[in-house]
Formats: sequence, C-alpha cells, structure tokens
Amino acid sequence: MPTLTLNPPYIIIDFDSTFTKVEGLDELAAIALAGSSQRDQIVEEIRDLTNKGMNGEMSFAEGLRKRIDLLKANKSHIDDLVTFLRTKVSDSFLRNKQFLTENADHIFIVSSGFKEFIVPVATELGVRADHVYANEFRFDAEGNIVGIDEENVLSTDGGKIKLLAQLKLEGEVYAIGDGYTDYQLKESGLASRFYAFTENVERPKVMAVADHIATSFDDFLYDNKLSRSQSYPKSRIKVLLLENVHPAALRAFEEQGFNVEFVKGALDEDELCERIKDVSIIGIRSKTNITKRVLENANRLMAIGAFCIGTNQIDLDEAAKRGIAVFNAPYSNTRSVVELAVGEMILLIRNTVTKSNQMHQGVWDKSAVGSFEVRGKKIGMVGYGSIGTQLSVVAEALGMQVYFYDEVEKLSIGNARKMNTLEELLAVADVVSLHVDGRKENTRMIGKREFDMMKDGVIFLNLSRGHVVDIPALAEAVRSGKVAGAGVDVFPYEPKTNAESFESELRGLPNVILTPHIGGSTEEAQENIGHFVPGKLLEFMNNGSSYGSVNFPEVQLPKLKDSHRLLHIHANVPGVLAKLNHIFGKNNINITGQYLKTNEHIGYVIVDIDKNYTEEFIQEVKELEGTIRFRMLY
Ligand SMILES: NC(=O)c1ccc[n+]([C@@H]2O[C@H](COP(=O)([O-])OP(=O)(O)OC[C@H]3O[C@@H](n4cnc5c(N)ncnc54)[C@H](O)[C@@H]3O)[C@@H](O)[C@H]2O)c1
Ligand SMILES: O=C(O)[C@H](O)COP(=O)(O)O
Repeated sequence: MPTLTLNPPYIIIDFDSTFTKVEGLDELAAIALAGSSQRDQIVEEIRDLTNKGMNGEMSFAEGLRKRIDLLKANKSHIDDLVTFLRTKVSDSFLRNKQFLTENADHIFIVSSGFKEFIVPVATELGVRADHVYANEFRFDAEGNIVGIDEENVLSTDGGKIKLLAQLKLEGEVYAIGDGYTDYQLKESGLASRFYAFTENVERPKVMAVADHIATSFDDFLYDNKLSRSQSYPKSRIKVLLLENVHPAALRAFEEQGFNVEFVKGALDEDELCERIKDVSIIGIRSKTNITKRVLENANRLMAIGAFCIGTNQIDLDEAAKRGIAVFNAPYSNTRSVVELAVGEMILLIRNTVTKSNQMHQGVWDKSAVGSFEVRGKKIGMVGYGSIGTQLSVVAEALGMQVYFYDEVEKLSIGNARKMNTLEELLAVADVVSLHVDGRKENTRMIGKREFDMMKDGVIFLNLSRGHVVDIPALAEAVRSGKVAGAGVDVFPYEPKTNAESFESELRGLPNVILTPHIGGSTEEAQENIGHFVPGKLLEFMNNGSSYGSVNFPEVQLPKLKDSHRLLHIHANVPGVLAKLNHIFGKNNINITGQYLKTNEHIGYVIVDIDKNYTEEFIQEVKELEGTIRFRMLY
C-alpha cells in the first residue's frame, strides 16, 4: 500500500509513559532513594502527584515543584536513570526508529519531564536534540538537584500550550500523549488532532476526549497512512488466550505489540460467542469447544492455536471454509503422556494404589498376591500414533511385549506386533492403553462389549479422550474384577476450572487412579507448547506460512524481501486463480513470487509483488468472486 513519507504532519510526542513506558521523575526518585527506609513512601507520593497532574486533577506547576522537593537526586542518579530509560522505550517507538529518523524535521518531543534524561534517550531513536522541549534541572556545586529552571515555560501551568504557540508550526499538527496536558494542545486549537496513547497506560478521562485512541505508535502511523514497521498495527489485533496457557505465549504476542487478553479457565459456547467477536487469534486447550456457532460469531478470526495435541474440540472443516487456519502442538507433550502411562501401569499392576489407600487407613497388608511385574507382559495399544509409538519404545525397554491396533497402516517400531482388529488386540493384552484421537466416530469405542473381550484382570488405561470410553461400563468392569486396575486421565465431562468439583461413577473404586487431565501437564510440555504454538501463529500472521496447520493448505514461505505479499484465501472452485491472475495482468502488477496450495475446501494463493500498485487493484482482488479472506503483508 503506498504510504506517505513526505510532508507528514508535525507530530508532537509526549515523553513519560508515551515515548517511554515509565514516568522519568518517579523512576529517578526510586533510583535516588534506593536503600532509604522512606523510599516506598516517597516514591508513592511522587507517583500520586504525577497521576493527579496527568489526569488534570491538580495544577501541574504546583505538582512539579512538590515532586522536585521530594526528590533527593543528583547528577549520578540521572546517569543511572538514562541507562534504565533506554531499556524502557515503548516497543512501538523502538520498532519505528526509521520513521522517526527519516521524519526528524517534523517530530518534536514536548514534555513536562527533563531534558537531562529525555535528550540522550530520544536522540538515539532519531529525534533531533533541538526538537526536544522539556524542563531543566538546577544543580548545586555538589551536583545535587536543588530546583528547576523557573524561566522555562514548561514549568508553568499550560506550559505545553505556551511552548507550542512559540513554535509557530504551520500545517497539520498532531499531538500524541497519555496525559490531559497533551489533550490541551488540541483543546487550545494549536494541534488539529489529539491521539490518546494507550500502549503503556490507559487514562479514561484522557481517552474520552481523544480524536483517536492510539494503541501504539504503529496505530498512529497507520491511522495517518504513514510509513511504518507493521503493515497493520498489531496493537489493533486482539489475541484471546484461554485455559491458562504458559506465560511464554503471552510474552510472545506482547513482545510483538499484539493486544492480548488472558483468561485462566475455559469459556462455554455462549460466553465464547460473545467474547470472540473482535478477536483475530484465539489460543485454547482441550476444554474450549470452537463450534460452528462460535465460528459464526468470529468475524475477525484468522487463526486458532490449540495449545495441546488434540484438535477434536474445534470444528476444523468449518474453520477452513471460513479461511481460519488451525495450528496445534503435535509433539510437545507426547513424552509427558507416555511417562504418566508407564508410571500408572506399573503402580496398577502391582496393586499399589489399593495398598497405599489401606496404609492411609492404618492397614498394613504385606502380601504378593495380585502384584505383578510388567516385564514379559503384553501391552496392547489402541492407536499407534505419536504417543502410541513412543510408549511402544519405552514399554519394550521395560521388557514388555508390544501389540498395537491402528486403523491406518503403521510401521511397527522395534518388535511391536500389529494386530488386524481391535478384537484380536483386546484378547491378548494384559494391559490395554488407549491412544486414539478424539474424533466423533471414536465415541464410546470401548464399552461393555469390548471390556468383555479383554482378559480377566486386565489393566486398563485411558489418557486419550474421555468420550472414547463408556464410563458406566468401565465402572462395572472394575467392580466385577474384570478390570484389575484402571488409570483414567480424561473424562466425558471435565470441570471447566479448578473451582468446579469432579463428579464421576469412577470415584471411590478400588485400584483406580484418577487424574484431572494432566497427561500433558508437565512444566516441560507446557513451556514447549507455550513457545511452539505462538511460533506457528506468528509465522502465519507475519509471513503467511501455514506449515503445520491441521486444516489449511500447508505452505512454507520465504521471508518477505523488498516486496509486498498478498494472501488470498478462496473457495476451492474452478477458475478463481485464472481470474486472480487476470487482475494482476490488467493492473500491470509485477509478480516476484507466487505460491498456491489447495485442500478440499479452500485454495490459498500467496503472491509477492512490487510495491507499486493502486487502491483500485486491491479493491478488485477483494471483490473477486469466491474470495473468503484477503490480506496484505509488508
Ligand atoms: N491426557 C492428555 O493430557 C493428553 C495429552 C496429549 C494427547 N492426548 C490425546 O491423545 C491422542 C493421541 O495423541 P497422538 O499424538 O498419539 O495422536 P496421533 O494422531 O499421532 O495418533 C492417533 C492414532 O490413533 C489412530 N486411531 C484413531 N482412531 C482410531 C480407531 N478408532 N481405531 C484405531 N486407531 C485409531 C490414528 O490412526 C492415529 O494413528 C490425542 O489426539 C489427544 O486426544 C491426551
Ligand atoms: O490434547 C492434548 O494435548 C491433551 O489432551 C492435553 O490437553 P490440555 O492442554 O487441555 O491439558
């Protein structure tokens, strides 16, 4: 998209809590008073005065002098402050150093802060030193701050207005800041627009009077069609992370400037239908169901991240038809599930759970009856995918004989023996372990009939999905002794949060280990997932790559270089690509790379083009019949 770099408006930027994430004077107080018993109290007093000034609740000039009186700082503390502030520059200003440098003649910092710490920080990002207007400290012979330059207009009430009037800027003047005094530049008529900057703090009183709420500097640049680091401001893209995904995920999105909302538990369908309306990326685990109805409400949704292996909780086809890519973490918790299965199998076959429970009741029952080794026993795996095969390796290392049944042809690992039917497998196994996925067709695939086919005294494990097993049938099989021990991690209904109680017919049965769906809940697995899934989602958002998606045509794209990338998702019907290419030809667009992949529902075309194109061309592409979604990256 052509963007303006010539003749941008004059941009008046506030420093504290806008250009940087923090308030300089508050931080200076914290540094100067380090080690003092009064530090917290004085810093709090200074913060309070700062906030009152920012919200327009107190005379700025009075507040400033009170703050200076409370400060016990000197020149060396200012050096430390500058070092600290360099690490606290707002991310969106950091990202747009090029714009600040290239447009330095049009950019001013007008601040009630102090030049001594603003100039070194702002000039590093391209701001001209002589375009920084701020207060100045007065020092005594020992370098202690003893006051401020009383002649400086910025030390007076309405100082920013007086200063801007003196600058006599001609043309459009836009002010960006988080405080009421920044808004007053617009109120006075000296600035034509006021942008409330909310990347660091949100002040409702200030937001209420703004022409526009700039969630980041990219947002401001986007609003003014100015050149910027992000084709579309990420601060306008909402990410909703549910089910307490690892904090690494939150960090990954926040670092790139996305607007992230974090929810600890799952949401039910009604809640989700409401919350998803303005969300572009959603992260869930196994408990959140993304149904067709939810997707019908998800007008802006571009990608879904399942922070787990299973994706049966998502209507994958419906998502694809709507151009929404779904990613999961297919291997990050595989090992964790296998280790839990092995641990449970050994404890159950030794009848340890019963013994442990008895011990808690004060019963000492030392006996070998009903306790066995796993060595030499036959383990039968239903489902021989990632978890099944990994368990196969570990079980063999324990000296077990491995049998498996999978409905698709699978390569046997080690000495594992493939069985042609589920029935055959159930008939030979001493331990039956389920590792199928949660597709609908697998609902209650293990019921009374299947338990009856198993050996007497079998050990039964389900760490796959709850609905795969008929729970009353399992409970009966345990009560009758058919199943000598069971480990169950997943249930047809699972509490939504840790606050809800767990109800099941399996509660209280002997030699049954019940766990709250924690097969994949290890610190290692969750951290891996917290990195892996955002990585996939960000690649899709930033680059268009869909490699690893479970419902989308997979393309691994090269990084964008000196081109703009057009991503077009369309219904997989004949002729769309030809029509698309016709639009390119007609508009004389120079194509530097083109990629296409389709699946049964959609086609995904990615075209890298030269930067010279018109709005009309983009409009034509958007309006092409069959288009589901279209976006542009650069
Ligand atoms: N308890 C937990 O915390 C936890 C953790 C991770 C995964 N899981 C569950 O485990 C499942 C399996 O994980 P995976 O990584 O091994 O998946 P996978 O897709 O690699 O393997 C599943 C295998 O099951 C087979 N299968 C499916 N239905 C079958 C049927 N009716 N009969 C025979 N074979 C059938 C498939 O062909 C496939 O080979 C996941 O889908 C998930 O639901 C649970
Ligand atoms: O599919 C999975 O990976 C597991 O069921 C784990 O799900 P969870 O992240 O909701 O614990």
